[in-house]
Amino acid sequence: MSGDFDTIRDASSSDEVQLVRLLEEKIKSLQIEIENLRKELNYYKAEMEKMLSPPLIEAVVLDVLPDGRVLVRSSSGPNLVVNVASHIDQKLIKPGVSVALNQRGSTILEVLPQKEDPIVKTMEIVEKPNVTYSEIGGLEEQIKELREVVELPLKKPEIFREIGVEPPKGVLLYGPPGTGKTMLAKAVATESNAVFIHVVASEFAQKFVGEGARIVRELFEMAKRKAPSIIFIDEIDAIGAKRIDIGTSGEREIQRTLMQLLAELDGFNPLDNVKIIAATNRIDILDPALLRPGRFDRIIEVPLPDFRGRTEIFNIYLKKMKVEDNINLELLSQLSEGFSGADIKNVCVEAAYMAIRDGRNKVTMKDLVDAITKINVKRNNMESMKERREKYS
Ligand SMILES: Nc1ncnc2c1ncn2[C@@H]1O[C@H](COP(=O)(O)OP(=O)(O)OP(=O)(O)O)[C@@H](O)[C@H]1O
Repeated sequence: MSGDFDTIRDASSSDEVQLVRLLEEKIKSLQIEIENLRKELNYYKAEMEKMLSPPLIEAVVLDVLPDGRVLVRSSSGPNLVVNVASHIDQKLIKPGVSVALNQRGSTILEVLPQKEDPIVKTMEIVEKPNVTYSEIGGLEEQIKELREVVELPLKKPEIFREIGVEPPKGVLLYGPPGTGKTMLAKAVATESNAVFIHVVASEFAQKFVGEGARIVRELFEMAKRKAPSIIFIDEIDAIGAKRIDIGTSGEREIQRTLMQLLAELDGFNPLDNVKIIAATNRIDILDPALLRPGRFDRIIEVPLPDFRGRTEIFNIYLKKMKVEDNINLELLSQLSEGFSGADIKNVCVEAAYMAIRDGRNKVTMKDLVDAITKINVKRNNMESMKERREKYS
């Protein structure tokens, strides 16, 4: 009998152990569930907070002012002068950076992950250009004219005010590729202590569909802020060609960009310290509206260098290189008829490579003559490629 009791007791104690185990497991699974519910609760709380928090305003930094405040262009429209919240690292606030403003639009609360702003991407801004007139060969007349119509009004506008004439607002440089148009514009900026803002018109017409007119507007705003400044619009024909048919949306976009450019040109004072220089290889296709008085009303040809010009350009580049004594600049100039300044520079670089390949540290006349032949072959190949493309397009 006592054996039966023992069995019962043993059985009940083993049930108890089992029960305790079961309860422990239940507690554990409930704890996990509580933890999961807590996480879920936090998630919904955070979502609620996000939904209830006021929206921030996106803006792009345009400039940091000397007093530490920041000029931004807000996505809602106007340019604003705002403060920076103290938790933000001031070093991150630079022109072109996207930021979030508080709802009142008065303070930068966040620096946003960077996306590229077309306005910043399309421009090269050189605060202190360093090309001098002495580095340009064979363009004395062009330099003289640019000094009169761009440098002098930027440096001494009072002369023009006193005498009562208005200098041209815009200057158009035209001529074949590689003849020094960009160099000239940069040199005028250097010598006028002006900021050089370089834009390539074909880029903002093609890449930023729907943004061309905005970019032109902001280009002029930036130039005014950075004044004295020179805006250099390269390949102006990309937006300024006369159009017979403006049927497609791409054509309409280009037309809008051109209209904005004309409006900006018309809207500013010739004695403001902003000047515009444009360049083209195709003056023949430009819309005459661009060349009207008060717009690009000074037209300067930048042709291929003549014999004297080529001699000067060879001299400019060879002066900086180690060359043998018997270099005949006149002969080099004769042999390179039809070459642009860029071609001549290429000849000098190619000749230097020939010497390096030969293990010499001086460039010889033979290197230069051989380099002229090589560049000539390249030029002819390019020409025939261009002709073929034109024939079959
Ligand atoms: N007259 C020149 N004197 C000295 N260097 C020159 C001259 N012309 C061109 N070069 C050289 O060729 C390079 C290209 O010239 P640049 O870009 O100024 O030509 P461009 O006329 O603006 O050409 P593109 O029409 O193709 O834009 C210059 O950086 C310079 O090294």
